[in-house]
Amino acid sequence: FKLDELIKYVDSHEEEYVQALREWVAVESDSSDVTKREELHRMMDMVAEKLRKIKGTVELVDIGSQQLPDGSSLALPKVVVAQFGSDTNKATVCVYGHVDVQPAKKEDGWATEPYNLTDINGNLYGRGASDNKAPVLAWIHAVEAYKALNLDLPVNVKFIIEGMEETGSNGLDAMIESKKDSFFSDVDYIIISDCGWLSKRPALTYGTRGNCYFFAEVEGPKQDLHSGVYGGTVIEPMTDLIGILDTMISPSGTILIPGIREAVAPFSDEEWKMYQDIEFDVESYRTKMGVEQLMYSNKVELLAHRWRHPTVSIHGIEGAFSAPGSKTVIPAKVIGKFSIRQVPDMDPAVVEKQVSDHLHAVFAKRKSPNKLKVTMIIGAKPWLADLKHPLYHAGKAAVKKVFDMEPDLIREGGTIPIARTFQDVTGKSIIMLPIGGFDDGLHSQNEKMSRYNYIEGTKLFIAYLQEVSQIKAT
Ligand SMILES: C[C@H](N)C(=O)N[C@@H](Cc1c[nH]cn1)C(=O)O
Ligand SMILES: [Zn+2]
Ligand SMILES: [Zn+2]
Repeated sequence: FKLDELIKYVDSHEEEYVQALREWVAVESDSSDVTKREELHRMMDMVAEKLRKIKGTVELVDIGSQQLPDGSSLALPKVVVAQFGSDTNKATVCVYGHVDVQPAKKEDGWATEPYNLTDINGNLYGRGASDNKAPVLAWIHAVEAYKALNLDLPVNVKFIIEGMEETGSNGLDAMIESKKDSFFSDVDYIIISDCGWLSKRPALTYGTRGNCYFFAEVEGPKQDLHSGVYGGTVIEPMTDLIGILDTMISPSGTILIPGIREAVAPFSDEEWKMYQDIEFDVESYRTKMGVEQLMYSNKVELLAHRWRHPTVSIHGIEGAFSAPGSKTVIPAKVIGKFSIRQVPDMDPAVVEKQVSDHLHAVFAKRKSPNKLKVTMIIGAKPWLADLKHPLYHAGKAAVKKVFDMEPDLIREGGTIPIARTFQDVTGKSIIMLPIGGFDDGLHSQNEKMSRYNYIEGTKLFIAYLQEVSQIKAT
């Protein structure tokens, strides 16, 4: 195995890799904005093209369309599936990633144009740079390096790259189900690199939280009203909405929706010990967040609430006045958007009922004439792996080879909606092998991927393919 040669190849192609990322980041592949759908289609074509260029067998799979709130339908971005090698004497890994991104506008507070990759001191700023375009490219470049040097891939490599992850991976569950006995029949392991390290130390991730995303709509008068002329005579939808949203979580972070906390898996002594052993500086985390005080100042508690406790976040209110200036309006209809990150042993179907029952009960107490409608639009399950699985031993060995250190063993507070489906439907084991930095600013202003993580991450993937090939078949 010629790791040194491969590493040299990666180092000498750094600028090409950065240019490839620049081209991908330039595509506004925002899956949540229906007006950007053409961009998303173009993005999927670019992924397919990139894989074809290195002689993969590539297919763009049509996964149908999505229903929009106004009743119309919109084509979903095709899913790119690809294959490199079909040697039955080798193991087969399937790399999953996504190339859709969260919304971003310069006026949100970005220091640079979000879709123009900008290098500042070795950090590559751009929407989707870390989540998840650079990691997907790093995987493709890892395969490309073997091929360019005429080295046999140690394992067969398949890819599944999608374009709807940020909105809950619409249409992907059905595709995986339909390909269970074809595309997945020879897959041994699934690898996902869609998260980040905890600190400057590389990490292996063994769990993700799920996410239940809700719309709570309160509808009142037939149109918006002048708050001076009509204020004080109508019961305002916004007051109702804020009143009910405020009953979900206490100021100190305790979830008040009956049944939610009771469902959470107990925190074992072994887990406590693992968290305690992780090197993590709460104070620098606090400073990085730019807050005066965190919910928890104790390391174990903080990590536990980041990874293995549920939380409620309120994201926005559609229909509310939010522009600069001071409009004196009573909005007629408002939609509160919030989500509950859930953990083992919570179940999205149960959470949906608990949330709906709770909000309707507190709304009923208000005796409001307005109408409340609660809808769960995403119900993504949490995922947890067995750290004793050989995939993780292989991960440790690869990190050792490339970084000469032991990785942190961590969980991810965010959600990879498809992870549980992969596990449940295909029955295959998954490893999450992140290369994102701890401070990449995913979903936030000034998202970035450092050159260091991008390039060393590519080397990690190269080494990991070799380590996986050493796993003895059971
Ligand atoms: C962790 C991953 N990179 C990510 O950002 N996932 C999203 C997926 C999601 C969940 N609900 C809606 N989208 C996330 O965790 O927010
Ligand atoms: Zn992601
Ligand atoms: Zn994301």
